[in-house]
Amino acid sequence: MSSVPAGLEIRGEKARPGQLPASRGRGLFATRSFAPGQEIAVFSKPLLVLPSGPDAATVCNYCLDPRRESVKLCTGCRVVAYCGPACQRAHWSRFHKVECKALQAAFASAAETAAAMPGAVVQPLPTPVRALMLLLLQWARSPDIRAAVDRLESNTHAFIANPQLWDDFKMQAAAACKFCSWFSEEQIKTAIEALCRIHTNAFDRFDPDLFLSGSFVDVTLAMANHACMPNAVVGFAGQAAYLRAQHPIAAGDEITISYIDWTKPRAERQKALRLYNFQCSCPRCRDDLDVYQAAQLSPVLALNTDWSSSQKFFSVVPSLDLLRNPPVLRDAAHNVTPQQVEAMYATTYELFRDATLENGNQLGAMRTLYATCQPLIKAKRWAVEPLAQLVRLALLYCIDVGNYAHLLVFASFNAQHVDPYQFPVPFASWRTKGLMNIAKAIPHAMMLVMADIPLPQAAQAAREARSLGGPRADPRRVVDPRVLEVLESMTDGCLFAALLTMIMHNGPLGHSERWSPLDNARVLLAGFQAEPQHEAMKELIDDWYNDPSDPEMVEVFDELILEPLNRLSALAPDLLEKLVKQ
Ligand SMILES: C[S@@+](CC[C@H](N)C(=O)[O-])C[C@H]1O[C@@H](n2cnc3c(N)ncnc32)[C@H](O)[C@@H]1O
Repeated sequence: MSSVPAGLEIRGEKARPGQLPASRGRGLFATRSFAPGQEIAVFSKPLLVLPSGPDAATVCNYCLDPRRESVKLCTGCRVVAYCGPACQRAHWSRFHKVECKALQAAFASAAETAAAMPGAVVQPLPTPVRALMLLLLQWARSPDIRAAVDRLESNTHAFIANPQLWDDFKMQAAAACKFCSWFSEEQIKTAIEALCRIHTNAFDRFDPDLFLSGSFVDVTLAMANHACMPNAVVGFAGQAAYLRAQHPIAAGDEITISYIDWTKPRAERQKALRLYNFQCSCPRCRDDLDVYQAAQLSPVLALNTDWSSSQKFFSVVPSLDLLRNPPVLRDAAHNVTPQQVEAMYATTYELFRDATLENGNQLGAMRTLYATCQPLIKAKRWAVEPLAQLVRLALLYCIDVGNYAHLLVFASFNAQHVDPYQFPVPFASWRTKGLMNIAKAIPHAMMLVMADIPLPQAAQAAREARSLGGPRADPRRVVDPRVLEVLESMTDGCLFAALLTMIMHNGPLGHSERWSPLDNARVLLAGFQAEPQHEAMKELIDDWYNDPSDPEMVEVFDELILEPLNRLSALAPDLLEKLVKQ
């Protein structure tokens, strides 16, 4: 279990149920200053860390690295998997020795239930049930753990007020108790309380590629309160969580994180926060600011051009004026009210939860979003949800159908017109991921452009061939001639190398070697640089990285990086319209 790391302290008193005026209870405070991007603390001995229920049998339960494809089930319980003996041993001594037998019993019971129903499959243990079992089984061995859990906020009174949720909790607690041999009424009551504590304090753990993958509870990190424009962010790698400053933090400042997706409209954020039993009164909620307005308040926008600090952060929107004063905010004719945005979000809400989206049903969802979001499209507020989701769906659609040239268009648009306003901090993981989408699309898109077609006729012939015969006859893969023109004219190697360089230097400090997008960037860049014909480009990008404010290098960046991205991005709205109307 973690102690309070250096540089942090917990202040305040635990809130009492029904306390008036409402109290936010304890909070996490900085005892020294932290610069944006700096790691504040690592939490490597959490109370709980586990993959989500369905992933327990397919992802290594110790390193939780989704890239490990070959995993083997524990021969004892046959419920949890490991990528190798080292992870299995480490997990055994850290967690699994207390849960293996109980999981075995849970698996046998699920198998029995499935066998009684023709065609049924064995259901994985739900994440909260396994989390609760792990907690109860650890208690039996350590009074310290029980005392630490008891100190956590439970919000029990608020959960009780929601009968449907409370019934779910009772069922989950009963299931966990059964496999932990906790049978008395008192024990079940204690288990429900513990479950409330898990729900109030657990983080949805995202894997390095930003997919949801399990739960994480640390008793110190759990003291961090929420804000919709937080000054810190939590990332995960393996068994650990990393707290990183997003804004400048001074000694004595409260450290805040966001419990929810802060890009949503206020009504949706407030709905998501109801589970935590408080009404957020942060400046963004108070004044109902959209993502563009919130970005204006961000103290880190300047990082995009300020390379004087010890760590340089790069952006594909380096113009501070564009960020501080985006043209969309000046367009009074197309003003969209927060109420309109909330109505659009509510109308399309189901789309985001629809699992079938991942199975190639993006086009239907995109058409709905396109129709619903017309006021936002007219106002060019692409970073406002749910419109931003449309851009990401277009991107996914292009991956699905293999149109990498159009993928490059949507990825560039997303990185320039969506991400920087949703995530003003240039080193935000989503921003890094967005740059990676462009970098990965480049070589695939360039394969569509023959290396030796200097003549306009040859280019024309190539275009025709692409839209007529062979595998490219699929209309979904036909490349718009305007996109081809940009691809044919750009220095793709420089763009590729510059993006990978940005990714590597914007990545989370402290655990970058464990963060797969950075790892991928490193491997791709090394491969590129190893080619003798790339020597000159390598030198140019190194020179730019070393002195990005040198006027000559600013020009290099403008011409070789920004210009092609700007030209590709400019085509996105039109391509999107064609896509949904096809
Ligand atoms: C993970 S705990 C954070 C630590 C908590 N303050 C404590 O004393 O244990 C989450 C709970 O803290 C409180 N909380 C967090 N952020 C808050 C905020 N911005 N305003 C009011 N209460 C907040 C809510 O009670 C919430 O359920």
